[in-house]
Amino acid sequence: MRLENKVAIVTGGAQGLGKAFAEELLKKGAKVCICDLQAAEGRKVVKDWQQRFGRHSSMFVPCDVTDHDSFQNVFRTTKSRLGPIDIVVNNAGIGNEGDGWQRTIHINLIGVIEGTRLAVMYMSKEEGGKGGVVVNVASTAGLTPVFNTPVYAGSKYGVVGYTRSMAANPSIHEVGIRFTCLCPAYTDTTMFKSEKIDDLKKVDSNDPLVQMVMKAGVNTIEDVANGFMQLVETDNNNGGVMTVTKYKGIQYRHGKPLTNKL
Ligand SMILES: NC(=O)C1=CN([C@@H]2O[C@H](COP(=O)(O)OP(=O)(O)OC[C@H]3O[C@@H](n4cnc5c(N)ncnc54)[C@H](O)[C@@H]3O)[C@@H](O)[C@H]2O)C=CC1
Ligand SMILES: CC/C=C\C[C@H](O)/C=C/C=C\C=C\C=C\C(=O)[C@@H](O)C/C=C\CCC(=O)O
Repeated sequence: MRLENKVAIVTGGAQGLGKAFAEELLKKGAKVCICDLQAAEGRKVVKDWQQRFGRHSSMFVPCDVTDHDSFQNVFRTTKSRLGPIDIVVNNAGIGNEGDGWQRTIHINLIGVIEGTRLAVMYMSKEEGGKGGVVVNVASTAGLTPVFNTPVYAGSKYGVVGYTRSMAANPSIHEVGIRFTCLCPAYTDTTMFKSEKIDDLKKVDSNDPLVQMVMKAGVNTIEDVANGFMQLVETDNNNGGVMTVTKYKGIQYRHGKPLTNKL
């Protein structure tokens, strides 16, 4: 997919991976709407992009992906201000396992399903759209068991299964949308830092969590953004599940993607 003048929505785009994905799309000439719970941060980021990439390059819409009306408003506003939508990146996510663990499922899984359904509504050729690509951000925790975050891992296994099932639609050529899944291992963002692995390492380097993180390695944001751009720009990867790990780099899992070029 050529990205010049394409229109993208990135959820959870005020910081971390979502911000980096949006910025890579802008560098290639796409127009981007980021949405996020963090309105002040989101507006600040977009102000900077408008200075660097042009006044009409980007926009921010406040949104909670668990709130249908607020999420639908993002699609409606993006279409009216930037044009028909080509790319949807369902990236917003949290890692909470404690009280309120249900919110992890709401944001990480139901929010992704909601965003994918809205993408189909706005982008499907069957609905008068132009087709395009959906990138659902899961994690390697959606492919391998993670003992300390079972709810998070469950939500991410759900994202992988849901995305692959959407991609397996026998009428995918009529829909014209590629459904893809990005599965990074640990990545150096606020979410990962909140795990305080370095502190734990100082206390007990044999701690099973420390061991798991050391085995998986820690990606830079740039490592993951490189994988993301490959996933978006490659046309024949419907159903593709891409892992990005520090030691093995960018790889497709689950064998070959499900469908050739749409
Ligand atoms: N950092 C890591 O180690 C990894 C992260 N991931 C996934 O990547 C995605 C992005 O994570 P990071 O950038 O690391 O996290 P982050 O915490 O830096 O950024 C997440 C963003 O999502 C926003 N957000 C959270 N709940 C929201 C909601 N209900 N509605 C709208 N926006 C909401 C936050 O305000 C924040 O701006 C997540 O889905 C995460 O699970 C996957 C693998 C590894
Ligand atoms: C909870 C907040 C912290 C971080 C978020 C992040 O998404 C969590 C990741 C959790 C576990 C990551 C484990 C990573 C494991 C590896 O990278 C490799 O050992 C295995 C990689 C892929 C396994 C799937 C496969 O075999 O194809």
